[in-house]
Amino acid sequence: MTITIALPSKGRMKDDCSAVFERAGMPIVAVGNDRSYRGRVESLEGVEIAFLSASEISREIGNGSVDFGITGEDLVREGMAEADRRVEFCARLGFGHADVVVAVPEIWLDVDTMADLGDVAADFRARHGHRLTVATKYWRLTQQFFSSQHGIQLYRIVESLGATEGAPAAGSADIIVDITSTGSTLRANHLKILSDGIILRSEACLVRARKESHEGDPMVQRIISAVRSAL
Ligand SMILES: Nc1ncnc2c1ncn2[C@@H]1O[C@H](COP(=O)(O)OP(=O)(O)OP(=O)(O)O)[C@@H](O)[C@H]1O
Ligand SMILES: O=P(O)(O)OC[C@H]1O[C@H](OP(=O)(O)OP(=O)(O)O)[C@H](O)[C@@H]1O
Repeated sequence: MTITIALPSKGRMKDDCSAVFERAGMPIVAVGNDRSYRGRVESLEGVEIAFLSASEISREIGNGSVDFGITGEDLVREGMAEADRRVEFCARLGFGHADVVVAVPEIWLDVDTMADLGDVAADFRARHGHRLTVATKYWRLTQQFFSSQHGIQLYRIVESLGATEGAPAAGSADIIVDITSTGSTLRANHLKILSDGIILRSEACLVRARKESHEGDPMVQRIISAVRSAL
């Protein structure tokens, strides 16, 4: 059976991914020319590489059309319900670090925790004429964290596809949920992370789609071990 591994075709994780495979003794060569979206591992028969974007990789692992992928944990957990049942996080790779966080305007001096935010949300409409509004592209993670983990129900999500940190100043949302790595974008937009507002500490992971066909397939175990040995 051919095993397909999806790797980033572009973006911030691309070069680190090739380096991991190189160190793992599985150097990747493009099939065709440099712009090809297919590749193979020089030393392994029966392994195919598909070059996709980070978010496509999480989708393709979710629907089982690839066997393995390297992408951010945030994209996998945002992209599917019950991620741990459907995929295995085989290795954390030590790059692509980003935290998914809840951030509020710095001038909300009395709001430092999710409990404080719950209090604010409770009478937000009475005070401001609308429900507390959260700008994010992380719908699923926000709902799980606010509703299931912190019992906050009175809020509304507005989808943000870019420049999320600008939403409070622009008046399109009150607070945000977004990723941060150095924190400089949050600071530039006068936002602060709540002390217990880290939803997920994400990094690039080797992720396997849980498939029956993998059971007892030595190639599956060989790929996992090789990547782990390169860390
Ligand atoms: N500073 C950062 N900003 C954005 N993403 C980051 C950052 N640091 C690490 N990441 C991680 O990188 C991944 C996204 O990678 P990238 O931005 O390269 O994807 P992409 O190629 O833009 O994908 P797509 O085009 O499908 O959105 C996410 O898992 C994210 O957590
Ligand atoms: O904490 P920081 O180091 O400031 O990084 C966080 C910012 O970086 C990303 O945006 P980026 O400009 O990379 O573009 P993207 O949203 O298209 O990924 C992300 O969406 C944040 O806005």
